[in-house]
Amino acid sequence: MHIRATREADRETFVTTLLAAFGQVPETPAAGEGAWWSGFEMDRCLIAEDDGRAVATAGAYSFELTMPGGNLLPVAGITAVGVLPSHRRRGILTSLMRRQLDDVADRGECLAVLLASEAVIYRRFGYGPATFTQRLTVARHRAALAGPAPAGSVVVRQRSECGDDLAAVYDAYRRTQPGALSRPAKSWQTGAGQPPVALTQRLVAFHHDAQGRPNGYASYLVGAVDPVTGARPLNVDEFVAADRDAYAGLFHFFAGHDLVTEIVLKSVPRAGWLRWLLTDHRAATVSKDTDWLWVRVLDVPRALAARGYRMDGRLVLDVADSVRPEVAGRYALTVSGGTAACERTDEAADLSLDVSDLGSVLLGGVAPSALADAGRVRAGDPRVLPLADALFGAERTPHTVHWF
Ligand SMILES: CC(=O)SCCNC(=O)CCNC(=O)[C@H](O)C(C)(C)COP(=O)(O)OP(=O)(O)OC[C@H]1O[C@@H](n2cnc3c(N)ncnc32)[C@H](O)[C@@H]1OP(=O)(O)O
Repeated sequence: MHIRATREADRETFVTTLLAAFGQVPETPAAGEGAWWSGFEMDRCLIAEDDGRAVATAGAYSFELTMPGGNLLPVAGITAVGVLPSHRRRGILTSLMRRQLDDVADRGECLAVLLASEAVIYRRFGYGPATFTQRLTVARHRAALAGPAPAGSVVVRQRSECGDDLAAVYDAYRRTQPGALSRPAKSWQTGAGQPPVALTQRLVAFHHDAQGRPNGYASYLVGAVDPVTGARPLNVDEFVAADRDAYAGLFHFFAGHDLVTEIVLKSVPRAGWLRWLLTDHRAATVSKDTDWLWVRVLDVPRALAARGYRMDGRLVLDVADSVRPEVAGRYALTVSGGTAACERTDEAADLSLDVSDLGSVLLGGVAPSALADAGRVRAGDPRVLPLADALFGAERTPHTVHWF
């Protein structure tokens, strides 16, 4: 088995092999400029070959990740991981992951992030789940808004025709949302920013503030009537809003939509705003709750210093890393006057944790104390845990609406 970097000429082989790992075949010619796979960065992709034939793939996008506090950090967005069913459980993924982490570190990126097809695959490579997402279903006839009527207005557009406008709103939004990723220009060109695979035409409810400036959008389609229950959903696949007027205005618009019985929001933050918009908060039920972005720390001092902290404090972390021993060690994180510094130290550790658990707490979506309760994080003195929770908390629940 041999792993090699890919070139532009490998695009079709890469895509065909990847799809075969998922039991699929390409629907349109792989060479098409408008095809979703034209967005793969072929200089960041790897192919594993067995006897000269491609049997496995792994790729990476170049993203910016919004850290708590608002810093934008260049990260590798790991994608397109697949091993042909004929070649599984003989260590090919393991070899690809190790090689890929080397490549990411060589590029100077201190984090790799991914969306996991299964929860049991990536922790062994040092990734930890860091942002989470919920699907909420709201009974439309119970969807009256609490609080003041939102300012602004909504217009309906065809998603495929307003990619540039959506891109501008998305870009403003993602800069203030911890856990959000930048979206490559290519994805706006090929699918108006929709998830790359299986592009479906959609409508967009586009929100403007009272001054007429665009400040939010929600991409949606009305679904089919359920023949048994008679329910008819309005499915919102992407909800991006800068402030209360935008998200309340968009939600109010959906609540007034005729001929639907429920509004299904595919991806909203846990403990997010929606439930609290409603007079009847029980009208919103969680129909799915899952991890979304996983984070792998490759450089502890840079990763910890790249985020903001809402209070001052000092913690010594003992980080274990069986995949990249050079990452392991004890680090002192000092936040003083709102500025963070992190360096290696010989001091005794306040907290001991695996690098995957450091990935989980980095964006503020998982409390260190929760991992301590589960036995994943060990505290020399349990009284340090409230400080750790407060230090690692974020100004907003981290969330990643982007699919890649
Ligand atoms: C970011 C993304 O792209 S997510 C998409 C991931 N891809 C898919 O889900 C496509 C379908 N699945 C596959 O292609 C393959 O099964 C992969 C990529 C998940 C695993 O590839 P393999 O080459 O079989 O993995 P490899 O042999 O290196 O396994 C390493 C270890 O992980 C375990 N492992 C790998 N995949 C799984 C899994 N799906 N469930 C449970 N354990 C797994 C193996 O048992 C092995 O454990 P061990 O070290 O204790 O022996």
